[in-house]
Amino acid sequence: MFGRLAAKQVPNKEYAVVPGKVNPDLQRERKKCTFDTLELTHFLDGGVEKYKDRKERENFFLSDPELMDDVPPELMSHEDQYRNGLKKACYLFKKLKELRENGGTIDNYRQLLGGSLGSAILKDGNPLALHYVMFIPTLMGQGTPDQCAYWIEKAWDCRVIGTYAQTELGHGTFIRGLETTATYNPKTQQFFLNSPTLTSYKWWPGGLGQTANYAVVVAQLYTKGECHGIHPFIVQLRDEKTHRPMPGVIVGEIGPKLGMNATNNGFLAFKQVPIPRNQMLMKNAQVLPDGTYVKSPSNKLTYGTMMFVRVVIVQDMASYLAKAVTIAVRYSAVRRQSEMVPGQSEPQIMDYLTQMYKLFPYIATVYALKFSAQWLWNMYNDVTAKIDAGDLELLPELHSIACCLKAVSTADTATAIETCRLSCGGHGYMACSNLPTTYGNVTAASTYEGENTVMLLQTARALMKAYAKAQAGEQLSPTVEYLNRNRKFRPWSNTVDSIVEGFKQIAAGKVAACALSLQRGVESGLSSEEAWNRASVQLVDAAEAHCRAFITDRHLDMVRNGMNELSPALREVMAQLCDLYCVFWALKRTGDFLQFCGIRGEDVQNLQDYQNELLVQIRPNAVGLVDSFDLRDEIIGSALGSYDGQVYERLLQSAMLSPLNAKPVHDSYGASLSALLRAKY
Ligand SMILES: CCCCCCCCCCCCCCCCCCCCCC(=O)SCCNC(=O)CCNC(=O)[C@H](O)C(C)(C)COP(=O)(O)OP(=O)(O)OC[C@H]1O[C@@H](n2cnc3c(N)ncnc32)[C@H](O)[C@@H]1OP(=O)(O)O
Ligand SMILES: Cc1cc2nc3c(=O)[nH]c(=O)nc-3n(C[C@H](O)[C@H](O)[C@H](O)COP(=O)(O)OP(=O)(O)OC[C@H]3O[C@@H](n4cnc5c(N)ncnc54)[C@H](O)[C@@H]3O)c2cc1C
Repeated sequence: MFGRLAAKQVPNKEYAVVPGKVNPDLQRERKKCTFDTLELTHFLDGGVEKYKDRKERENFFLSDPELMDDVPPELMSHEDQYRNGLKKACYLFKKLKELRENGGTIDNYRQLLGGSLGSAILKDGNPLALHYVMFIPTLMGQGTPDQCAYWIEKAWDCRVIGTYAQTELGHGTFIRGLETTATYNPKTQQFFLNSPTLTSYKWWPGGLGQTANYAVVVAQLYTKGECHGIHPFIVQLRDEKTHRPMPGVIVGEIGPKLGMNATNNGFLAFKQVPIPRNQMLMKNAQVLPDGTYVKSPSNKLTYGTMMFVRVVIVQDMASYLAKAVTIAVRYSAVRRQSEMVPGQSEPQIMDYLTQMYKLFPYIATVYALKFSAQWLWNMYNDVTAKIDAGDLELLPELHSIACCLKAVSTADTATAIETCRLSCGGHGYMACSNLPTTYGNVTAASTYEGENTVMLLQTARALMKAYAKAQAGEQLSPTVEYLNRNRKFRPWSNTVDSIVEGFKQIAAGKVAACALSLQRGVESGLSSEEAWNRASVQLVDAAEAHCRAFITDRHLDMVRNGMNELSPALREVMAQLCDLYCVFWALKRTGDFLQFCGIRGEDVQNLQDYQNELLVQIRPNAVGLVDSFDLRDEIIGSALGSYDGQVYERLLQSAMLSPLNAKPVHDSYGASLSALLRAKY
């Protein structure tokens, strides 16, 4: 293990971080705030009781020195990152149990994952995450009552640790093309798991490398000589006592990545590994003892766990973004640079309108994502309850909206975090700003759980179907109601309502244009698949427009109808943020507004003026707004974003953690540099 570092003292004591000392610019900013930040924090938490629970939970975990790093993970080797991550992940389990036994307010390890509390404790990922986020949910969602009774308690208690092994070297997106096979033998009543090719090696599952001893493996099911497509199987990977790989199981870790380096992503292959028949998860489809296959009511139910994760990802993005924008806003209040007026003192960089433009739309985005995530979570719960009662009618709509929200929320958050990093200038590039690690965590989500382009094409597919229904005068589901051909579009009126309406008009226009392209493609002799491929750039664009219409609609609806309890001062700020989100995106899509909404050049100028006005209105509340996210310094994890704003002191302090600063002359001097300095070439 890395061990404590020698060099922790800053060179000059007066430049050390002083506990309790707050940067005067930040103090001034906090005085300017026009609303009660605690009121907003309570609103974000969902009430005072939930607020107290969260505080108690954070205190319980974050005041434990065992869970804090002596050495930042970025200074550790790859192996030590895992060792450290696993140690803390296991310790967390123990602590969680302790808390639960003492009547604590947390009963789910899942609350310790993701962008808020989880990323404070395990900055670079948790090797047990997949166990909780996918292994257990798959058991719960796809196991029979008997299977659930047998496996779930063991899994909750971590007597078995699992992962979700679906992706292979050769296929991630196209899961119908997976090559791993599970072949049933009625004589032994076993399935035999096999990896016939190199491309069939499982590749990526989190925790698979050295952590999990079980996995849900997604494989092509063969019985009675016939292939029935992909199904989930519980497979033991390692011996429960020795942790050695089971006979016929080849397993390991895939190596360092752009981020998430403690998550222990792995590879896996099988050489005819037997498992008992009752380890196929059989809630939906079944294989009877004699090998007879019983079909599922829908083969898409096998995709249920992916759907669940897509839903929680949207919420997770809002958490990561709240953190990044807190760092950038606080830093922008402390940092002074250049002269706005020659000869006058350097302004806070947040006084530059361009800086406000970089940051404030992303404060607004936190809310936009939160409100959509909440809606999606509620819909997910409704639909899964209905599916359990045998009603699958709403599944396609849930799939369609979850796919585009997953794609748009992850893509927007990654762009936002990169913008936050750039807004912090050079210091944003430092690992100790925590912006690079945060970006590494977030950008992964554009790929995992369904690559974003592919997700948008799934939504586009649903939109094309909805369009055909609309043309036939059939009833439409609520999220695509705007496609109704009898719907009267309201004319442009320079209001936020008009922008939200405009996004619907744009989406409707783009959907219609895609339908036309597809039709023309087919008429020109292309197959429907070729025509689809030819139209796919447009289709992705239409799906994004549909999602933007949904997000802005949700946001405005929340501001109008979901904030009645809030004080007028706070409601005003919430309305400003909603307006800013809408105007910001309207201006990014000016071409679309000109094309589809009948706006004119002067309307664009009005929007521009209104955006500037909103930025200036939000400016005095910017620090108050990010303070309201109420993220503890341990969660922020940044030299630039701590509550006290001692930015330069913390930068120097964190530089002193570098092992290169442990001695006045580094060992490498003797090993290579001294010879170079003396050489006469
Ligand atoms: C707010 C409160 C919140 C509270 C909670 C708070 C908790 C907070 C904690 C947060 C913690 C965060 C954790 C972070 C850690 C994460 C770690 C990383 C994990 C990463 C794990 C992974 O990365 S794990 C692998 C994922 N790997 C994929 O994601 C493969 C993509 N690939 C496909 O998913 C399929 O391949 C794809 C493309 C659909 C085509 O599937 P396919 O070929 O079978 O289908 P076709 O395209 O032919 O379509 C045929 C028809 O099926 C329909 N359909 C398709 N899917 C459907 C579906 N699901 N449901 C219904 N219908 C569906 C479609 O709409 C068509 O319908 P129709 O015919 O009517 O048009
Ligand atoms: C950090 C991380 C963690 C992961 N964890 C897990 C895990 O725990 N378990 C697991 O099973 N998997 C996991 N994965 C794998 C992940 O789910 C896949 O990487 C993802 O589904 C994308 O598949 P792929 O890598 O094969 O990309 P590909 O599908 O090969 O995509 C490559 C490119 O091809 C394009 N493309 C592919 N198909 C189409 C199409 N039909 N139309 C248009 N364009 C297309 C994509 O848009 C993309 O640009 C993880 C991945 C990452 C990065």
